Amino acid sequence: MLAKASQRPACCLLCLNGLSRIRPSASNSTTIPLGVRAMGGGPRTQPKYRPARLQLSQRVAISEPARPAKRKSVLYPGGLNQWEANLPPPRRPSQAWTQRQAVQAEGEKEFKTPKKQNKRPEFKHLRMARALETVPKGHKQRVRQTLNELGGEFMDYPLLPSIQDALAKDIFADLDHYSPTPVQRLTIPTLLDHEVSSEPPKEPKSFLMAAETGSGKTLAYLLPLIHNLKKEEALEVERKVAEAEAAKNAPGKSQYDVDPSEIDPGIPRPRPRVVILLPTAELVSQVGSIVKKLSHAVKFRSILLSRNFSPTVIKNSLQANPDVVIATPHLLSSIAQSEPDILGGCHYLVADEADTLFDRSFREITQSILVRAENLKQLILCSATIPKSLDTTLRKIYPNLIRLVTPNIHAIPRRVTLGIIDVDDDPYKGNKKLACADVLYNIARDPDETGFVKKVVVFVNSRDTTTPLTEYLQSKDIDVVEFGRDTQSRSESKILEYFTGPKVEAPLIGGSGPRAALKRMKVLVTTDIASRGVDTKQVRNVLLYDVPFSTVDFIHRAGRAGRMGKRGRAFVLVDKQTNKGWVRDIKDCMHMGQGLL
Ligand SMILES: Nc1ncnc2c1ncn2[C@@H]1O[C@H](COP(=O)(O)OP(=O)(O)OP(=O)(O)O)[C@@H](O)[C@H]1O
Repeated sequence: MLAKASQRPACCLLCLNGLSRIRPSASNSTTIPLGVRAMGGGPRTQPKYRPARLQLSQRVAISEPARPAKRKSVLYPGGLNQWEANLPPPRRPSQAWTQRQAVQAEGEKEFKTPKKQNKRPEFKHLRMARALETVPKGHKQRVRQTLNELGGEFMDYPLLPSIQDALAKDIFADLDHYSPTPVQRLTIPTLLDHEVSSEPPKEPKSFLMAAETGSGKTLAYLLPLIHNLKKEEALEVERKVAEAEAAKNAPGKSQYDVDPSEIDPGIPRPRPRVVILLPTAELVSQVGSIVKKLSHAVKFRSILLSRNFSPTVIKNSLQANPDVVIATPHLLSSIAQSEPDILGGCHYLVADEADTLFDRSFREITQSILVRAENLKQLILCSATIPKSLDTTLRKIYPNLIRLVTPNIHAIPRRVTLGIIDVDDDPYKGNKKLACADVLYNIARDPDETGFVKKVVVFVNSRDTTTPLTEYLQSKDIDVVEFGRDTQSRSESKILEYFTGPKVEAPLIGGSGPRAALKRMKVLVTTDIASRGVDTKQVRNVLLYDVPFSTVDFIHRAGRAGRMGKRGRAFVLVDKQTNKGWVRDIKDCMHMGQGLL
């Protein structure tokens, strides 16, 4: 098996090229095992057989047992799901703990634990959908202090005796005791404070009066306005009499030269002096009724201009030379186009529900009226909310605006409780109408308001919903009426008066079952039209069938209950499309007595 190295055949490229001609010397010639020689090894001094190191496993022929199949995620079958916990790294010891350790190490016996900070809700959802202007804390504190210092009775204000009479005999005839509310305490002295003169100032004084819903804003602006109107009238008569006297005593003139109309207090003056703008005909009627009550004791003429009156009635009332005009902006603006003088004598102008009158749908028409009122002395903007958009607009138009804002602005009072009903839960399973009917059943069976008809207002977002919802509730034996912008006839507009009117005694019906209870309840299904300014003083329950679009709408709708210190309840139906966090934030805010954002 052994062969001489010199006799070996060409085994590689080097041998073929003759490079391996260097032959080993005879002394070096050795024999190497054939297998090793073939591996290209050169001549070895100690030829040795090396067995191959690679060894096959004993179990080479035995197949591996099958691995268990990997669990597949239901959500991500492709394996995208994360199976690792990815826990955060262990927390560092708190600062307080480190301090305590340090102090203990120093041997100190007493150590005061730092006070834990109260964790307040962050109102994350409310902040994200912020719609209202924030009133600074400093302003609120200052106003609180001022309110504490101001007089606490209407008698403390220098109002005309006839106005004080009207308050006692006509406005608060049904109350044993009455005193001004915070907004009235804040506004009445400020608006009375201005110097009454017959000459219009160079620039009118503008005020923004803002306070929570149902806090008596209407009287807060009406009382000083009527006082100023009567004061102005008296001053003018005084001036005319003095002028007539002077003319009579002038040298070379006899008393017969004086024009009698100059000393007649009833002479035609430029009218009206006071204009009150309101966004809807219903509000015109509501404010008009208070003004009429005042005019019984304080003699002045007032007229109402709205779509509820025929053109003939409006024409006749304008010819009566009114002192006070209460109107919707569209109607007044169209009258002003044919009679430009109607606003020439206006000294006091109120834009009630200013957030509506300065929103996109009304702003142009409101401003056209303001431009025509050239001799204005006071402009009063009144609102229950200050949306961000209103604040921006007012800052631009009226940089010198005097703000009379109460500290509780934007807060729904704590005496109003909010119930959240999830329509997707059992037993409704997404049936919103059924949930609405069920809430109404429960209100009817509640032992509250015994002996009186329970008045409930249901708010929907769209007027298309009112009729189907009304029909559904009627099919469930609930006494329902609907009221919307399409409600035209006079009898239908009386509907609202039922809900703004006094308490009504319940009919005497035997039995205590649900059907008898339903007969003692009256429900109004309406849109946003009945949410602003409407004084539903005797309504204790409000149901928000649709979640309002913004906190502004929420405040106005929930504000129909719990007015003027009364208790109330608001219910809101939520479903899977609702931002439930936002509604929960509102509930927390209400619970804490904080203003909404
Ligand atoms: N000082 C008072 N004492 C008792 N009741 C009052 C007082 N002032 C006003 N009211 C009554 O409170 C009710 C609500 O008043 P008003 O409609 O003026 O509220 P508001 O602040 O204008 O509400 P909204 O913001 O909804 O328009 C009215 O019925 C009114 O007669």
